[in-house]
Amino acid sequence: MRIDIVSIFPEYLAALDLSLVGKARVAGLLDLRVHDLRDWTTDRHRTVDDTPFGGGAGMVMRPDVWGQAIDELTATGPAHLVVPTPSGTTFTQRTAEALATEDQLVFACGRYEGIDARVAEHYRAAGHRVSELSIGDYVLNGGEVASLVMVEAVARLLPGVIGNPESLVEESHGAAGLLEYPVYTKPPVWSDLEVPDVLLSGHHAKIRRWRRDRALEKTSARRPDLIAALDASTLDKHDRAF
Ligand SMILES: NC(=O)c1ccno1
Repeated sequence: MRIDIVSIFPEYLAALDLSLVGKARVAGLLDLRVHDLRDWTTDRHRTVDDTPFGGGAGMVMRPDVWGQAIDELTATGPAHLVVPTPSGTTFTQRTAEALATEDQLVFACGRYEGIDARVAEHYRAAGHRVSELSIGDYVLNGGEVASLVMVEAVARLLPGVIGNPESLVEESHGAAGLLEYPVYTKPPVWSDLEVPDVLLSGHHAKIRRWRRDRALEKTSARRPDLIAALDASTLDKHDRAF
């Protein structure tokens, strides 16, 4: 997979040189390129924004500069354009899974009051998939941090990036549709707190059931919406599996 991230603050994306995503880039599992939007400007001041039509506070990012950048970056084939914005549809694990199947993602990091609406409109009309996505109901100063979040969530799903793909199965928001059960490691007693006995029992069926029950408990308490979204067959599968 190729991922292009365009920003006027490319140094914001330096974190993608680190840890698992950084290792995946070095190993050739992910072709990730960060670009400075100002490289596509043509004036002396490298201008990327202008005042909003209709008035209002702040500045809007120009469509012509974004168009030059996205045209160049998508020249090799169909790319999925992702625009992080608080006004977008919510980015979830399902979104990450869908994006992880794409050949190329282009993240357009807006700043100021955002990117001229015609950019998304133009690339949809040109046949590209365009997703305006929000990582939550709050406002950031730009799309860079949201892009970091989404790129990490997508990259870790790519083959070979996570050492043990088994760990993707039982984590929160995985196929089971639940939040993950509590996890413990050595020492068996810490701060007068003991690890649940069942986890020390070696009884794998009991451990599986205990973990399922804790996952259902946690999900019911914190995210009843996820329980409500589980169809009866999934809940039934949970019961039949233990
Ligand atoms: N909530 C968001 O995803 C976001 C993106 C840019 N600003 O906020």
